[in-house]
Amino acid sequence: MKTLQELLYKVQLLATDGHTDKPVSGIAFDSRSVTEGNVFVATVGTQVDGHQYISKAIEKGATAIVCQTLPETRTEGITYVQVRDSEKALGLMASRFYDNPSAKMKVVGITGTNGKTTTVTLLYRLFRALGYNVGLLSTVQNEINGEVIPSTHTTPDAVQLNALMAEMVRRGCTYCFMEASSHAIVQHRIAGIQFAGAAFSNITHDHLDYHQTFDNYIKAKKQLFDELPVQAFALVNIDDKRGRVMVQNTKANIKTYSLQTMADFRARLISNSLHGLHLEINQQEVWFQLIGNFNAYNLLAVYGVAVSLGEDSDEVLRVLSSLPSAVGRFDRIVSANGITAIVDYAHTPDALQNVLETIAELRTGNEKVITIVGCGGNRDKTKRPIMAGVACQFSDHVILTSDNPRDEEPEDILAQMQAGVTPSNFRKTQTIIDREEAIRKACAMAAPHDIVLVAGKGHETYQEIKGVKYPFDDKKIIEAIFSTL
Ligand SMILES: CC(=O)N[C@H]1[C@@H](OP(=O)(O)OP(=O)(O)OC[C@H]2O[C@@H](n3ccc(=O)[nH]c3=O)[C@H](O)[C@@H]2O)O[C@H](CO)[C@@H](O)[C@@H]1O[C@H](C)C(=O)N[C@@H](C)C(=O)N[C@H](CCC(=O)O)C(=O)O
Ligand SMILES: Nc1ncnc2c1ncn2[C@@H]1O[C@H](COP(=O)(O)OP(=O)(O)OP(=O)(O)O)[C@@H](O)[C@H]1O
Ligand SMILES: N[C@H](CCC[C@H](N)C(=O)O)C(=O)O
Ligand SMILES: [Mg+2]
Repeated sequence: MKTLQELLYKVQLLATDGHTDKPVSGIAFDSRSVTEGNVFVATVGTQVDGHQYISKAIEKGATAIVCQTLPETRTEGITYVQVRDSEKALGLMASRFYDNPSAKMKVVGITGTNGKTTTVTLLYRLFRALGYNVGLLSTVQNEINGEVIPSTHTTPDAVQLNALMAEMVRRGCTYCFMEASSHAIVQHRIAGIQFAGAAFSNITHDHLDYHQTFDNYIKAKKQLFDELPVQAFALVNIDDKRGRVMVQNTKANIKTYSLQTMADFRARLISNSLHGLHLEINQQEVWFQLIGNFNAYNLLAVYGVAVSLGEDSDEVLRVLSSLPSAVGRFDRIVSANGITAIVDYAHTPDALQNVLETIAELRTGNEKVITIVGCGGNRDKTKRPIMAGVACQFSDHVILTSDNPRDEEPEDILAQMQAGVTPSNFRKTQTIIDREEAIRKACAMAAPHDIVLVAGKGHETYQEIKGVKYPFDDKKIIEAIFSTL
């Protein structure tokens, strides 16, 4: 067992009260999961202040407390450590507790508003196909050498993150590809993680409920690059107008990718069809299975990361061209009578527009596009009217429905979405609160060759309503409806 002192290596301490040379059985940041001999790290959260739970943690067996504000009354025998930033301390301590697993593999973090899951999933599959033992940390699932471990967050909390990485190391992984969400960066879930490299996909409107301003959101993503070590690479999409800003203060080796201009990794889009993407890349023409211009960026990011990690470019392209997209990303289901349904995780205005523009480009005749879309509760309210507006602009018919209402009233979310529907689009828009009913209605409206886009939930297998996750899977519902046509 490690001592508290060993865990606190590199943590900026303000004061200590009690022995720090005592062994620690584990790290907990939630009083409800404290067990005997744990150190409890009190963080100031977004809902409650974890400092309120210090005495609860001690009752449950915590023998040491790491906090930002020392409690007025202290319990005898308990060690109290005051730090400047508890979340940062938690990240550093978790890394130490698990013997710095990130330093024993090459860890690559992907950040950006959209494209992270697609990029890390492709990297994971690519490196597995190249013969390596690999770990994946993603929104859809975590995976170690083919074994799936369910994920609760896009980026796990610091303790879970290091525990998973330690397991990857134990199973011989030499690479780990992970999503770095802006929440995780700001909350220092990745403090202490040693990155071999990081990549930036794009930044557009999302999460302004949490970050308040777009500038803060940019700063959050940039922090990943600011903190990279000198030997790491920092790969950025320079077609995104914030690409260069991301790396302006990094010490790492800057690499760029682009579909439009000179860059370290450059591709040219030759064509984009329902059969996939045709790109010119590294002076050769390659066909990929993924659909949509935006996926050309994801493929280029994967190529850039793999080559930056030392892989052979031809070999990378050979394998990459055979890989499918991640589940719930432009996932197509075609009915016996020729209706195409597309399930896609577009849950931001930009993603929705990209997917609808892709569909528009792929239309061959006068097929109608029917879009079903909702917005999650307890999340950025400002994207709601914009997403409804985008859906109307690019569809023949729109059904506004529920996503994960969480603790909000679905009617309120839908009213905010409706505010984005201009009078000229009223006639083609309807609102059906129940998502399954909305999908049924769209499928019933669709004629052969029409396209039904079901946006927002992608791979999700539940619908979260007032704290309960009910089973719900867009794809399964569509398959059931299609089986009756
Ligand atoms: C808004 C947000 O990001 N919240 C995350 C944050 O929780 P928090 O610090 O705000 O928690 P809090 O409820 O205020 O509690 C404060 C502290 O008191 C502790 N506590 C609380 C109650 C109690 O009885 N005892 C106790 O000790 C809590 O454990 C916590 O340490 O830290 C927790 C631990 O890491 C996360 O589980 C939690 O994720 C919540 C559930 C969440 O929904 N997060 C989403 C928004 C998120 O993180 N999403 C990103 C993806 C975004 C993207 O797609 O780009 C992700 O990485 O998944
Ligand atoms: N490079 C891209 N640029 C813009 N939109 C994209 C890009 N890649 C994917 N998308 C769109 O965004 C959706 C989400 O993609 P993906 O899951 O890969 O992103 P993500 O960044 O992991 O999202 P999250 O923040 O929820 O984890 C896709 O279903 C697609 O509609
Ligand atoms: N990672 C994103 C996912 C949004 C998916 C959408 N279905 C929703 O529930 O809002 C978030 O946590 O904001
Ligand atoms: Mg993701």
